[in-house]
Amino acid sequence: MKRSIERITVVGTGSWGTALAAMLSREHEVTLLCRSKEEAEKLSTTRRNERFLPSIVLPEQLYITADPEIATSQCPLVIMVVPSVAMRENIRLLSPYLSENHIVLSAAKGFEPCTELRMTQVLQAELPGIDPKNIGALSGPNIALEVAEGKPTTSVVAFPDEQVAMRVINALTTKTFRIYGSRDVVGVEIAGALKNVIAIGAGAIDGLAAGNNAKAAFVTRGIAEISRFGIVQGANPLTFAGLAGIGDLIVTITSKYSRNRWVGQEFAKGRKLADILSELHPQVAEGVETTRTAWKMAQELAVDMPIIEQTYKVMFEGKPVHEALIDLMNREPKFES
Ligand SMILES: NC(=O)C1=CN([C@@H]2O[C@H](COP(=O)(O)OP(=O)(O)OC[C@H]3O[C@@H](n4cnc5c(N)ncnc54)[C@H](O)[C@@H]3O)[C@@H](O)[C@H]2O)C=CC1
Ligand SMILES: O=C(CO)COP(=O)(O)O
Repeated sequence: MKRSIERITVVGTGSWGTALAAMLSREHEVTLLCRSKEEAEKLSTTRRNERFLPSIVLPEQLYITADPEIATSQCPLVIMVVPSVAMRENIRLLSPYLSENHIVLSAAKGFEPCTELRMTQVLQAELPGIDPKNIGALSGPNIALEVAEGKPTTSVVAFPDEQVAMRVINALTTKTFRIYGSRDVVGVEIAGALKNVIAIGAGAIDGLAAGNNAKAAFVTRGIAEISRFGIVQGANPLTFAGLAGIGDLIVTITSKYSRNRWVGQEFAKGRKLADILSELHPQVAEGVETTRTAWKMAQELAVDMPIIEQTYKVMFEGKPVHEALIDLMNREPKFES
């Protein structure tokens, strides 16, 4: 029987890393790893992350450092909470300090743009000394601010090995954070990445005031596309009906805090991508890059993904949102499945 995990390291000080570290540290021993000494000093002294989560006080017991060796030496569980595009550079910085006993969990929702790899695949490639059964993903309906405020939240932890998943579930569970296990790493990661694209489209539907019928249809057909995309890559179809799939879609298409949904709303006003992203900066909307990657992968895998295609055309080819909606409505009649 493996020992329980007594310390957790959270890597990344955007809104999700800060929220997870703050919430977990109320019941567990947690270290938050910052990118620079200056940032670590600022967060330690002010006990706030003014840039990404200004309303939350960081608990006194949360240990904050910029030293990767200190952050990982006594912490068997490392949670990587950085944008997907930065996952590889971040794990490269940490890899000299990680041993075969470490468990590494990705909390990012996206693909690596140039390689089309999922985050656990990036981690495996950069951590050859760690058994792949100790590399997993966390995903679910998890708006950072609500998590940090201690509002009731559920999530999914996926590892190839059930025992590892159970150890991580026990390490991360709190009174307000209930976690379910999964062995479907592929499905959980694909669900988390692709739901952001659907949320952008749903935001555009909100922006057009096209109605709730349209939004319900978009989301339901969106999950059908995500399922097709996942199944050809070996995912369990049931994962897409669970918290990491439909659960995360529901929160992302309804929350006023979702950055992806906001991006879609702004497209409906006729704004350009560069303009929208510069207003969002320094925050990220992962769905933008995921749209590009998913549309490329859909063609390579020969998966029918009309919603992803139209979202791509709006985002990267300047197609007006209302025209994309008309084209979706006027496709050939077909059976639902
Ligand atoms: N914010 C949320 O509610 C949730 C976010 N996620 C996922 O978590 C990942 C991180 O997103 P957020 O924390 O929301 O980002 P964010 O949009 O709050 O912040 C992104 C910024 O974090 C900064 N950053 C801080 N530490 C960094 C590091 N070590 N490496 C690179 N950049 C660093 C960069 O300036 C970057 O622009 C994304 O994949 C996102 O989809 C997942 C669940 C919930
Ligand atoms: O992943 C999220 C909720 O589960 C956060 O969504 P946004 O990145 O759109 O804010």
